[in-house]
Amino acid sequence: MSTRGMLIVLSGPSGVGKGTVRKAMLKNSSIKFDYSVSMTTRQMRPGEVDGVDYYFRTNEEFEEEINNGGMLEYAKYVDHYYGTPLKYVNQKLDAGIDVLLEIEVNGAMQVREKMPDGVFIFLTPPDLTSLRDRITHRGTDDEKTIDKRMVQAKREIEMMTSYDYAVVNDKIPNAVEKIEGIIRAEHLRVPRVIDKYKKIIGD
Ligand SMILES: Nc1nc2c(ncn2[C@@H]2O[C@H](COP(=O)(O)OP(=O)(O)O)[C@@H](O)[C@H]2O)c(=O)[nH]1
Ligand SMILES: Nc1ncnc2c1ncn2[C@@H]1O[C@H](COP(=O)(O)OP(=O)(O)O)[C@@H](O)[C@H]1O
Repeated sequence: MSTRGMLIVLSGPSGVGKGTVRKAMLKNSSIKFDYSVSMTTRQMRPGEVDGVDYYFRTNEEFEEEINNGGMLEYAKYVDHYYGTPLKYVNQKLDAGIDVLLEIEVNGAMQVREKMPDGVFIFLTPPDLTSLRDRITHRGTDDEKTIDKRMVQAKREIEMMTSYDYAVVNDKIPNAVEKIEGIIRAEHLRVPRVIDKYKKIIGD
């Protein structure tokens, strides 16, 4: 029997670089995990693909999923629903595969309640000016949306105290190295490895 996979929750304000860091980590073969594609009601951005970046759904479809008990967590963020489909996460964890969620803070706190042995990592910007610059340069949001995301960013950074780890995304390779270090160390925590030693020490 394989041990259950580890749930890794990555949060941080919009534009801090969560997606960029996650994609850089997926390219690095030394750390293996699957990414849980979220469901959202926000509009698809140019270049995004349904089922790859998000499952893009209507409000009605999203609410139906909630009512059917299909979401591990969900939250409203800047006027839209975002949530994690439960089935995928459970299937992967049961198969012994680590799963990474890239979700905002309210959703992360719901996951903390349901899966307290998850690893909760908060990615922070070096400062708010560089955060705004990153969102602006990404070119996916108009000024009004950027303003809303900046207000939300300050609230999110306040919530950092509810996380296990804080990682500054100054340079992408630095952030990747730190997160990989956290994942490696978390795999060695005694409660995660104890089953392997039961033969020696008994139950
Ligand atoms: N609670 C929750 N938040 C999510 C989920 N998926 C994405 N988010 C968060 O929703 C926020 C907005 O996401 P998005 O519109 O893609 O903007 P971006 O993060 O700036 O690219 C970000 O903080 C995401 O991390 C989810 O499944 N659940
Ligand atoms: N360490 C970094 N330094 C400078 N720019 C970055 C860094 N990390 C990400 N970016 C850029 O910031 C923008 C937002 O990154 P993204 O991964 O979309 O953020 P998030 O997923 O957190 O919203 C992108 O244009 C990305 O290329």
